Amino acid sequence: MQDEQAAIIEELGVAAQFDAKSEAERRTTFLADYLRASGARTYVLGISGGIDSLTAALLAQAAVRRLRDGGYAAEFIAVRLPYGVQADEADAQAALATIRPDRSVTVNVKPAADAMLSEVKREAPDLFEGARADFHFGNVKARERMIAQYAIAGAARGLVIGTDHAAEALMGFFTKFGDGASDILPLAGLNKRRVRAVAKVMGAPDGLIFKVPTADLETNAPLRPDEDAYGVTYDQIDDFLEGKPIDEAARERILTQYRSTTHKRALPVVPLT
Ligand SMILES: Nc1ncnc2c1ncn2[C@@H]1O[C@H](COP(=O)(O)OP(=O)(O)OC[C@H]2O[C@@H]([n+]3cccc(C(=O)O)c3)[C@H](O)[C@@H]2O)[C@@H](O)[C@H]1O
Ligand SMILES: Nc1ncnc2c1ncn2[C@@H]1O[C@H](COP(=O)(O)OP(=O)(O)OP(=O)(O)O)[C@@H](O)[C@H]1O
Ligand SMILES: [Mg+2]
Repeated sequence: MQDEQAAIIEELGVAAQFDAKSEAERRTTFLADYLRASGARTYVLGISGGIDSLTAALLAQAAVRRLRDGGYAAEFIAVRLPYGVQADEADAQAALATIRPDRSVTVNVKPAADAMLSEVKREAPDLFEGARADFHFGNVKARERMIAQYAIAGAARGLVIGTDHAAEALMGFFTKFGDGASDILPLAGLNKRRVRAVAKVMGAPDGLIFKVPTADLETNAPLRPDEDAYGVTYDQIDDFLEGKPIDEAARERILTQYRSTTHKRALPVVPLT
């Protein structure tokens, strides 16, 4: 393995060994312990119909159940955050049926996202013309989801769970201060196939575990696979994170993407002292 690959694996906290059952247990305990230690009472998480949010939600629901059994009042709130009607709503409902959250809240982010875009556009229409406009608006949707989750967490003595994991962190594939904003990351250090393995031992159905991952942010390209945007496959990303050799073009693509998104994995830049 090359030095840079090894350094990235260490930075992103990807373990050499992995056992799904013990990881599920360790991460459930982590969520339970942190909620109690923080004095907060609620975990809040957006449920998209994808595997990352399903896995994090299964861990969170198990953690709050365990806390309640131990006499600590705790609750999990699952938040549906469609932009209008989403193409894979049935998957989101299947995820909710699997999670069986203590409470479920649906907030349509379309009115707020549309209103924000139209106000910004009125002042600076030239910035929102052309092919990239839909892409930039996708980030507005992700940030509206963040606002809704923090509104609920603030009112419910809650903490917002993020679903970032090593595969997405490697590629910087999240909206800064959108889905990248959270209080706690129970999937940190897992690559995508390890997220799926944790989901499996937590009882998720195969149809959701092996669903094609999608950020689903672009209005003009619903359910666009993440792999189309990456130009590499999750298998290649996962192999890279497990220290395995991958083909040279994929490796270059990953490293270029990793280097150009360094700022997304860091605190805001400050003057040198
Ligand atoms: N060098 C630098 N130092 C410090 N800050 C820098 C910077 N370069 C850009 N920035 C800032 O970062 C901003 C760009 O970052 P950001 O706003 O995140 O936008 P960006 O990285 O351009 O787009 C987000 C990407 O993440 C994907 N995504 C988003 C949300 C969810 C998911 C998913 O998988 O579910 C995927 C989305 O499809 C897209 O490819 C710039 O507008 C600028 O403010
Ligand atoms: N439509 C949505 N409703 C609720 N939450 C959402 C929605 N879209 C995105 N999110 C939140 O943003 C997170 C990031 O999305 P992302 O696509 O990376 O994960 P996912 O959909 O759970 O899994 P996958 O990557 O396999 O599609 C989600 O885990 C979820 O918490
Ligand atoms: Mg998704």
